[in-house]
Amino acid sequence: MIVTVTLNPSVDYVVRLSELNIGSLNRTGDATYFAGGKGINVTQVLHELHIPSVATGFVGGFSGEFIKDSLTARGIQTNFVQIDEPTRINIKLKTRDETEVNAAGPSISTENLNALLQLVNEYGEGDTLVLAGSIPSSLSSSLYGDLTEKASSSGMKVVIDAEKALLEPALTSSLHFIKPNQHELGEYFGVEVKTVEEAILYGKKLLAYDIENIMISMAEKGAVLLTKDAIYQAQVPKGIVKNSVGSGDSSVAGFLAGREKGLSIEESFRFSVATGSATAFSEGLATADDIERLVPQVTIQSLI
Ligand SMILES: Nc1ncnc2c1ncn2[C@@H]1O[C@H](COP(=O)(O)OP(=O)(O)O)[C@@H](O)[C@H]1O
Ligand SMILES: O=P(O)(O)OC[C@H]1O[C@](O)(COP(=O)(O)O)[C@@H](O)[C@@H]1O
Repeated sequence: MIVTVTLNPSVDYVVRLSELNIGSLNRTGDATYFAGGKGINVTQVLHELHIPSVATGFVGGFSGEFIKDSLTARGIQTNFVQIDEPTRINIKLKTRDETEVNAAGPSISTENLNALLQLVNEYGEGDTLVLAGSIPSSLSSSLYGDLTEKASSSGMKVVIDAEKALLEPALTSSLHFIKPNQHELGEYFGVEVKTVEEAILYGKKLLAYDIENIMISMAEKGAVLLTKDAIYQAQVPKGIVKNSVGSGDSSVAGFLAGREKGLSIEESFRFSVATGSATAFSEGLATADDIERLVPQVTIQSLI
């Protein structure tokens, strides 16, 4: 079972407007709500691909109800800890550019946290734990480190998709997969990563830790996958980007789905890139048909 943990889920409010005038009244075109948050998106895409997954984390209030309802209506397995404050709403403004305003999120009590830890403790050998997204400020920023240590000592594979401050405490344990984008990789080393060559250079430095698969996504510039034995570079398919929110999460789901389906590392990487792009080219998250259509359009080059 793939267990995704979203400590800070969100309702993503995607608003389209021709231009944003700061300090004036703006009226929107289309506006849509999506159940979001990184782990929740991973579970949604895995469900679309018929890979068993359960979404856990904290949800509360009317926005939490929206998330639970929209997942359960589609038959997606959830096991959330109910909290008192409402789940956050993240604003995604689509003008010519994509501007995101991600809220800090609700406060989480010690009781809530213990309930979540207990729930995660029910999994072990053969299961995969996905820790993805921000951690609400009322919880320790070293929480992914603690969860990773416990999970990997109980035989679980651990996947992390989070910024440097949250990933770093987990680097003392072994990790199955991480997927920083080029900006997050740069942030890790206090540099700007602009080219594939730079992504490889800094990706190799992360291989010094016990990480099996490191994928660096670079949006339209492609992606790189590094393991102890191989480096692959992918070119993304061409298409019109409709809404790239969730495309990174879809890449994570795509890689895990590839491995669950028994694909090689290289083919799982191809599937991952196709899944990320299928989401970028859709209003919501990728569909299985769109992913399959894009797989042959992803070119992979082996660099060693
Ligand atoms: N403009 C684009 N064209 C094609 N694919 C894209 C585009 N933007 C994102 N993607 C797909 O989504 C994946 C993740 O996007 P990226 O922006 O790098 O990650 P994140 O969403 O985590 O910041 C990419 O590897 C690619 O497959
Ligand atoms: O927890 P964070 O870092 O604030 O990110 C949450 C946001 O990221 C998303 O999961 C999308 O992430 P990606 O675009 O990186 O795939 C949104 O659904 C959500 O609003």
